[in-house]
Amino acid sequence: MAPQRRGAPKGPEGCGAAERGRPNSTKGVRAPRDVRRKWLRVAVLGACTTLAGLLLWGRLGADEDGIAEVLAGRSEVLPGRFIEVPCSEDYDSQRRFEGCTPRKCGRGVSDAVITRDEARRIRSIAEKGLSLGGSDGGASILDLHSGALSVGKHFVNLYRNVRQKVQLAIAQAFGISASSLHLTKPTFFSRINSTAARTAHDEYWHAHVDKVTYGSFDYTSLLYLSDYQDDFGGGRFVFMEEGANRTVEPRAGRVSFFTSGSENLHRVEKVHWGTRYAVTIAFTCNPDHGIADPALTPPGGPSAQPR
Ligand SMILES: O=C(O)CCC(=O)C(=O)O
Ligand SMILES: [Fe+2]
Repeated sequence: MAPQRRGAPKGPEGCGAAERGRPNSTKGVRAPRDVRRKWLRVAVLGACTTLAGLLLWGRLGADEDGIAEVLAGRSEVLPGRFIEVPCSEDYDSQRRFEGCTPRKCGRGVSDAVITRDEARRIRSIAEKGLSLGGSDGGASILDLHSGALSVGKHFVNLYRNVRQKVQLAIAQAFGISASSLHLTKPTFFSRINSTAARTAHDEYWHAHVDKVTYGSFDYTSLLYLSDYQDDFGGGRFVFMEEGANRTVEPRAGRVSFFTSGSENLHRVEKVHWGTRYAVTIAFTCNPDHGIADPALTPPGGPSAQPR
């Protein structure tokens, strides 16, 4: 027989209150009442476990600040999602290029611009390039500017097709002409893991505005090359807004793009495990800040244009 309990039951803290303060049973009815108590305990414990589970589940959906709405989930395959937000005043203090400098601001995510195969190919370039070096801390970059690579008498471009498709997607979403956009620097691969930061360059998680950080950016795009929760944990992208942050969960081939002003303040959550690859490709409206593909002019010969 189960020992008679004298004091308050030893259920989980805060969840045993329902059982407290009940008078002790008499000998004759002890057995059925004990059974009832046992079932009550099981029910209360079950309810507490469910509640704790729900709280934990809610927490995992939240970002490190505790409040987040998922703009693009890892298991969704998005044909395109766009949210317009009012433009900040950041564009007023710079030279305006009509038909390009943002008048419509916002952010978009699409899984239909770049295929997972293309992402795999770009990722292998990133892996090869970054294997030649790498930071002692958790964040490494490889900046390839235009992406041109000499092959024989010509150039090939490591990611021109990808860049052109992203450029088109941005132009369509913001209602501007693709030809008004110029690739700008830095355009770089990033590799992030959970190694502790060694220098300020490893501290990728700070909230920032790309226009402030990089100067020439008008439109930022990110092409993700690995999968959140399969390849790495943590590392979600967070648009920071008063009251409700919005997260983008990386997925290989997913393109996230947004106007680069302070209407799109953002940060990346710390990566807790695994390795996260991405490439940042940005565009400017100012041709003076654009990166042209290199053109080689051999002495006396016609120019060797990139293929
Ligand atoms: O990798 C990301 O998701 C974001 C990177 C970023 O914010 C940046 O390159 O400015
Ligand atoms: Fe950024």
